[in-house]
Amino acid sequence: MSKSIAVNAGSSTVKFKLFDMPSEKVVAEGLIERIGLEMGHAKIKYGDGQVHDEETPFKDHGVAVEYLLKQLTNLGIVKEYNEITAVGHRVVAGGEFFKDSAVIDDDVMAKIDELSEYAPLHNPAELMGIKAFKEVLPDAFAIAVFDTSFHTTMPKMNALYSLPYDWYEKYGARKYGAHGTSHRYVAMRAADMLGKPLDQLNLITCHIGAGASITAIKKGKSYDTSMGFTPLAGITMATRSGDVDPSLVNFLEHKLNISSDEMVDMLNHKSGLLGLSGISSDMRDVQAAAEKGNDQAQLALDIFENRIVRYIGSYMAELGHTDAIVFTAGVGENDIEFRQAVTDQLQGFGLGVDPEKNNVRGVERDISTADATVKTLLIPTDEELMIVRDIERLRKA
Ligand SMILES: Nc1ncnc2c1ncn2[C@@H]1O[C@H](COP(=O)(O)OP(=O)(O)O)[C@@H](O)[C@H]1O
Ligand SMILES: CC(=O)OP(=O)(O)O
Ligand SMILES: [Mg+2]
Repeated sequence: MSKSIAVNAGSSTVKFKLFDMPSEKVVAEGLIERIGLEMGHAKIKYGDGQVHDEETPFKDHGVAVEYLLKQLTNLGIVKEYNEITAVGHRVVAGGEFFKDSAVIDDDVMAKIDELSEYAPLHNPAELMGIKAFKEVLPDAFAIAVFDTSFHTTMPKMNALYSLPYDWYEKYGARKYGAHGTSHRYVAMRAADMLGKPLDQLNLITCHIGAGASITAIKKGKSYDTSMGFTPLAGITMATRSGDVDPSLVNFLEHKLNISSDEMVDMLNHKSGLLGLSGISSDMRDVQAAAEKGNDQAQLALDIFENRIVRYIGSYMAELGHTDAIVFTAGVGENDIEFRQAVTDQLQGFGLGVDPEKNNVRGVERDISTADATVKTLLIPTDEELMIVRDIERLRKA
């Protein structure tokens, strides 16, 4: 039996799942979080219920991936690295170039590097991961699975900004979106749950984690999405601002006497729930503060919720008919009150969530009321499963 590993590097995390193939059984999985902060945290589940849990700093994604590789043998998850015959890496930005996952070679790596400008928090980190694995597993079948691929079906009407057209032609200035592997997975599961072919469904998939994006899926294909040229745009996120008037950005650069690079860094790392609440980027901390009567924390939550309601509403208008809304990722999967609050605001659009069915975390379930004309589904995402399935698909190609 061979093993395949899916490596999912986010902006401040590296997640992985090691699969026995072809059974798709997960033999180990883990999360390294708070990369780049003073203290990091690693948690790896393996064997029959064993857990490795360690607090240690991770300077960057390179260090995190090295750590992960070391633990695979240290913990006895694999005896030899070459038990792992295939590696799939999540890469956020594939531009217009990668319409599908790709087998990694030197040209693909060069292209991922070139596309770093399109996802500065992600692509360089993911490239570090690719190189670290290549060093240890030079002969493994390695692929890159791009967040943007799913969104390459977006019509130009939705992908282009109202800017001079030649900026799109010359510089690729357009919306690319992200989280596509997650939107693709939950859409596929939604079709299964609704008992209808995906190409006959209109869905609005809400990936609400630290990074968050909402996608309008028309007849099974990405039609519009809230993230933009980079994953900074769209709804309010843990530390990212989401949509802001660019003139305000310019105005603030002058007021704060900072460069535009510094400003973009502030919009990526110091804004969103963290910036608004002044407390934390973690939804749970902000909620705890709001419950204790902190008005600024409550405002942060109200804005977060409002932006989600606004995007769902506008996507319902764009789609004309919507079969179902899907909630996924950290907040979407685990925050019961939040799902209820968002959908309650959309009752006039045919949504209805049953509080009893909704009283669950991280379980795939239809949580709609009996009379809802638009269904609400809770679907835990599984980007790693999509990655490992792409490995199999490309291996056979
Ligand atoms: N029970 C919960 N209630 C509210 N928010 C939660 C809960 N559990 C996790 N979260 C939120 O989920 C976020 C992480 O989501 P995740 O999808 O793992 O993020 P990412 O992949 O973008 O790093 C955290 O910031 C946290 O605020
Ligand atoms: C694209 C993106 O925001 O990814 P993540 O949520 O993993 O940081
Ligand atoms: Mg993520």
